Amino acid sequence: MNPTFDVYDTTLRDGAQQEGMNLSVADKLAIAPLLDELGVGYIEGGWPGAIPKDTDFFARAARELTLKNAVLAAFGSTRKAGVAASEDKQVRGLLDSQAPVLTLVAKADIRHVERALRTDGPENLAMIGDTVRFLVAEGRRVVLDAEHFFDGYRYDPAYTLAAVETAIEAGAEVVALCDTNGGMLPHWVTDVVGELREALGHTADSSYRLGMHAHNDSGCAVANSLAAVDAGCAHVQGTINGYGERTGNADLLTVVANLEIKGGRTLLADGGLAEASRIAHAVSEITNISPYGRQPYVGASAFAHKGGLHASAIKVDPDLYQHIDPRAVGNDMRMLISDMAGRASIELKGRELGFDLTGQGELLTRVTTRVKDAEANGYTYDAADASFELLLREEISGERQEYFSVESWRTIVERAGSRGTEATAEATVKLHAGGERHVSTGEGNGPVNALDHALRQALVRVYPEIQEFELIDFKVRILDTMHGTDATTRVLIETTDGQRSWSTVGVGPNLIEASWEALTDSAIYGLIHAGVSPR
Ligand SMILES: CC(=O)SCCNC(=O)CCNC(=O)[C@H](O)C(C)(C)COP(=O)(O)OP(=O)(O)OC[C@H]1O[C@@H](n2cnc3c(N)ncnc32)[C@H](O)[C@@H]1OP(=O)(O)O
Ligand SMILES: CC(=O)C(=O)O
Repeated sequence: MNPTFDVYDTTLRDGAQQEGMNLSVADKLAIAPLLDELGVGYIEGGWPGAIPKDTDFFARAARELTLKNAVLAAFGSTRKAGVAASEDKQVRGLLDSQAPVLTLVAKADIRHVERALRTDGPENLAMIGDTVRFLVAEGRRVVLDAEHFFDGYRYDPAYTLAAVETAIEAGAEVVALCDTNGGMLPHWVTDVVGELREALGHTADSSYRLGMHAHNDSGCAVANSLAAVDAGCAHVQGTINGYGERTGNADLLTVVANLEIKGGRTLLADGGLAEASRIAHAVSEITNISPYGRQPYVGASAFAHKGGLHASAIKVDPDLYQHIDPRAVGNDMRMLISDMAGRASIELKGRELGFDLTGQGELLTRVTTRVKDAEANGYTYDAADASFELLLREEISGERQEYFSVESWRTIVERAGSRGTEATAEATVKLHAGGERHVSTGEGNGPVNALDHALRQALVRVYPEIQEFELIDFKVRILDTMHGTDATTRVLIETTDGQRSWSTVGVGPNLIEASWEALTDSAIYGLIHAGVSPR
């Protein structure tokens, strides 16, 4: 952690203002240690006194959390107009939270003072000064979030400057300049922060820090945060995965990765940046919001290469097509196999899967051609790594590993009775494995589900490992809508053994045939990776 620069996380407060996000106290108590592990300096936990869950969070955090790197910050607002700070219920709620840092949102735009607060400029300045002074006198460290700072400054710089000066004179250690509506552009931020610093006489040695709190409505939250830091701010606020009200807040991991890797600063404690990908995904698990694959630095696709020309250069040096070494943020480079692959892509993918294909030009050409042909017929390997691995293994060894041979399968969908009763499905699979013929029947709520059950039952006596496999996702896409019900169907399924998951693809003239291919690929891939040989 850098003592002269604050990394301030507001995932649990402003992040929680995201549409659809609903964090329980337990969720917040689970996320806070991850943020601490990441090495941020501040964790803003919520608004105690206003939101009952947040009051509970601070009470439980005081008892249950031991933070190594971060301090907790409680968020609230300045006192109400016409009420003494010491008498303001909401301000007392902040003190009661026991948080060492209290962050006050204050109006900095005169239009908001007059129209939203419905008071006048001098009273709002008094609200800021009184509240900061009161809390500082109570022994708390105070951060002031100057709400609508940038819009306010562009409208009436003198008033906005007065709001910031009042907070500093009253003892705020940080004044965070908020782009509350998220509409700023980086060069506006640069200009405004520069002018403000000049007006305040602010230097790197000043007793207070200026900070940045950016929203992403113009798509510039990260860029605006970097511009603010470049212009002299030494405190940056943001959220994990860019969660937040409307289009979100500045993605703190992107901001910090840029400042550390490109800016040569060390901001997170304990080399936390190398844990960024893991922590971003762990937070997604808790928020129950699927990770965004194309998220800079930490997204699953952030270092995934599809173009064959990229792969051929990466084979020489990964830096030729990557802006950083993915390990710096705990991410990995991946090769994606598709009809855009060339031989270099196959060679690198092979290496990723543990096969050294160096110098095997003929094999690489064969696999490349097979992939391109299959993709032209509807297969998609960049979403089905496991099916690609089976194809590659088959080309390397010259044959497909025969865990079982299928004699036949069939499915029946039946609805007994009148409308409103549920249809049920039944499947029968006949196959040979372990030197015997197996016939089994499975039932399910649909034909694919029934087929999956029947296949497992047919195999389980010979391959008990299959009991651990579970189908966790199933996606169907009709590839040629011009043909209506004659169209080609592509099925992607994801299976897990509880430790890892893998994806397979099947293509066929109908849903059931495509699903059967994806299901059998999945079983074979799972058995290979369970270390089982064909019996
Ligand atoms: C930019 C941001 O993201 S700031 C954070 C936003 N987050 C939230 O609002 C989440 C938590 N909020 C809440 O639980 C509620 O909105 C509360 C408890 C804060 C307020 O609820 P209520 O007491 O019912 O008031 P209501 O929502 O009707 O109006 C807000 C009041 O706060 C006042 N207010 C708004 N900003 C400030 C401020 N910076 N300082 C002091 N008072 C303020 C308004 O003038 C209004 O006062 P009034 O009740 O005298 O008219
Ligand atoms: C304080 C805050 O969240 C904002 O101004 O956006």
